[in-house]
Amino acid sequence: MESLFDDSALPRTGGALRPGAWHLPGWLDTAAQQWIVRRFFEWGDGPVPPHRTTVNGHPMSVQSLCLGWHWSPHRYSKTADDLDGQLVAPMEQWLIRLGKQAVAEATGDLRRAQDYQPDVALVNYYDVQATMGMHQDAEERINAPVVSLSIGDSATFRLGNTENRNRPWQELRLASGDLFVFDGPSRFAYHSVTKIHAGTAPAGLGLGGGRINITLRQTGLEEN
Ligand SMILES: O=C(O)CCC(=O)C(=O)O
Ligand SMILES: [Fe+2]
Repeated sequence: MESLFDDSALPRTGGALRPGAWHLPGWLDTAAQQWIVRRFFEWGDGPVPPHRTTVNGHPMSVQSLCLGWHWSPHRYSKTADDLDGQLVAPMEQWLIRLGKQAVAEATGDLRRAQDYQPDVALVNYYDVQATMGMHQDAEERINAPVVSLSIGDSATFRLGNTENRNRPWQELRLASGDLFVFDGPSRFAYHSVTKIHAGTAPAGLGLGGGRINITLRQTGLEEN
């Protein structure tokens, strides 16, 4: 434990937490994590730089960038209309392959993995102060899986119910390399990140501090 009464004893489960919610600790090996950190810095030089999205008049504490579609609260668009108006960078093929592999390995449902065609990557960077409030990922038009990858410092992740922001919820640690998949009856579960644990990233990732989270989603939207 990092210190007495902290939450480092939270479960690092493995497998299904409940129907449709899958946690595979250490799914990405170190080389894959380093690769993603390098891509992350390249994306940062792209057309729409990392930004704090304003939600209900308040800037989020995470910095986000998108590939494929630009996310702003309650909608996806091809241009960053709430920022610089630039065309969003394209989705990358290796992320689509990785997403399919994630769905296959988490759910064991190869048909579901084959059909999965994520067309957006929402990339969030958490500094050690950042958090994300309870929300559903509900801007997508279809209930394809959401694949979540974590890299860097570990986070306390709260997985709630599908009805509202309140209890019941369960908490777990998402550490560097972990895969989390929301699917089936958990696809629209509320969730949040309540804490980033500074200094918990493995050495040599090239990130410095903080945490990257990438969610791959299939919007169900037409390109044009
Ligand atoms: O950082 C995480 O683990 C979750 C991120 C998230 O919920 C989101 O981007 O919608
Ligand atoms: Fe989310």
